[in-house]
Amino acid sequence: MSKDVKGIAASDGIGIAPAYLLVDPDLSYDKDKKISDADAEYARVETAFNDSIAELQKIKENAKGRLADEELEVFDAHIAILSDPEMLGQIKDDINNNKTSAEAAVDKVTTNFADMLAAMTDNKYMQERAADVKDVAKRAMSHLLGKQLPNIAGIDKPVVIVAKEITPSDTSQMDAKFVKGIVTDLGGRTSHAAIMSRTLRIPAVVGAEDITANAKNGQNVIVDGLHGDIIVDPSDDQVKDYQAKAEAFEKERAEWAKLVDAPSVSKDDKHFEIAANIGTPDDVEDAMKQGADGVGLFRSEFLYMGSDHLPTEDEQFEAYKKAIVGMKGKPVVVRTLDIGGDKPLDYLPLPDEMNPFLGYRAIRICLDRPEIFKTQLRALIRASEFGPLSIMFPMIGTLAELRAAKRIFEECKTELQKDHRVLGDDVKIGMMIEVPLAAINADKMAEEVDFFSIGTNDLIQYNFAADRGNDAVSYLYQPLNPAFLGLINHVIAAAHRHGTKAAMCGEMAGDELALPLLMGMGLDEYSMSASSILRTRSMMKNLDTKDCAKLVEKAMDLDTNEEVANLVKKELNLAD
Ligand SMILES: C=C(OP(=O)(O)O)C(=O)O
Ligand SMILES: [Mg+2]
Repeated sequence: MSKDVKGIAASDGIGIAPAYLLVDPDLSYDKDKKISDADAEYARVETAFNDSIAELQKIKENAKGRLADEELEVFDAHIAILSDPEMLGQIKDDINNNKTSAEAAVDKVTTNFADMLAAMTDNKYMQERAADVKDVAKRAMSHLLGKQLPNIAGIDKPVVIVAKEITPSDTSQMDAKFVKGIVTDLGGRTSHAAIMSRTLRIPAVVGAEDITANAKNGQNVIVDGLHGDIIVDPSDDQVKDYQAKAEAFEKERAEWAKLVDAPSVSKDDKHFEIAANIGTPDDVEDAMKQGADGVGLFRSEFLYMGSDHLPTEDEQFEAYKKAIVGMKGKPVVVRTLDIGGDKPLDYLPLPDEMNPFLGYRAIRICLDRPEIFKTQLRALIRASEFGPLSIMFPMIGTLAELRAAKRIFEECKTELQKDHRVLGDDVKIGMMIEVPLAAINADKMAEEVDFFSIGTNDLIQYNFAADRGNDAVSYLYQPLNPAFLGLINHVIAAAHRHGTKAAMCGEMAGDELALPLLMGMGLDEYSMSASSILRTRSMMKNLDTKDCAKLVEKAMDLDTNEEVANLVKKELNLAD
């Protein structure tokens, strides 16, 4: 019997494939069992260890080309632990002397090893190896118990990933060729897992509450990332129906693809810019393929999250240069480090906080730790030699913060000029509008920057006081709420009163129901996941800005998000 589950549509497209549960299996065993044949029992350990080594070698082979060398080295470290004679000797002794089962001996000896390493507080490197030993023990135990551990990097057949939640490191190991869909218990449309699945163009439904309890490994799953629907164990008719829908969607995509070199213009010939949000310089290739007019948001924190140390000035310089050169003269906006909240850095411990989203994050860290900020700004200013670059500060709330950030930028520029470095002569400075106070104060803010970029993911989270990653409050993600539209309209109008460009790089910029309203308000630039660019350009050319402006007036007179959504759907002739 098929089972329908509703979640939040997070990444366009339809995927159909067997479920791959990213959930650890039950590795419990009978602790009291005594064995009689110690040699046979130790042979089980040897087989389990050898199978684990073979599995790790296969995973490493599959991950080559997708993971960095240092990430691949982790597999070698795990193989080395599995071949450690000291550890194997202790396991053998335990089985021989105490007649314990292979499971109990492996559990006991590996736990002792891990505890010993974890106790080496004066040697951080050895301490960190404790986690490796635990990981290896889990793999060996799974082989002893005949259970399979999930392993994203080893996937080599079409699957739909079913998980509680997906971390950015999970997505970095995924091969989009095989992952046909992602469904998760947790998360909202603007959680970073959702954003990453759009970047990888994998259909996704998040916030599907108990999907991990509803799907079994290998069961067929349909993921409809357009409507937020999941069907577990569908009937043949349902599979046929969705295969047809998937084909229709692909046809539509092929139509949009014809606009790859077209300008982003409205029906009445008003020009706009549709740009891409990227996380690494490698994403530039896809942005160009999707016809982006530029990069409107380079989330530079992903550079930091993908490294095991604070990236040096030269490492960052190379990354920014690569992005700028790759965009071939089209503008690139790099946002300075935005860590904290749901984006931690292992090697930069941040204080435990009751409310991390309201705490020590983004520009607040950069102003407090100018040495980190300056390294990034110097790299950026140096990279500006290679093409049009804009620098944008995240999470600015007050004029004092903005001025402090700009002062540090000027200091870096002066220092580099003194060193006679070749620099670009026109680096533009902008700020994100994602803190409510900055939006309210947009007139004064606009006087001090070249552009705004409205970060609706956080601006909605902070205005509605609703955690963006918590599906229990995801009903408060209301970009079309008339009160919120009023705030957006105010920010855009304030920018234009001061000759400042108004951009948007939150998910609302790629929302098809928001598009006519934002065009009606005169938003200049729409920055979104590369996968949404061509659909947006195609819609844009059928919209007249004068009609859009009238639509904004009508929307502002309404009371709820839903009423506005219905109004826009009617205007666009979209079905409910
Ligand atoms: C674009 C935004 O930034 P991020 O999603 O990276 O927080 C935003 O808050 O809208
Ligand atoms: Mg943000």
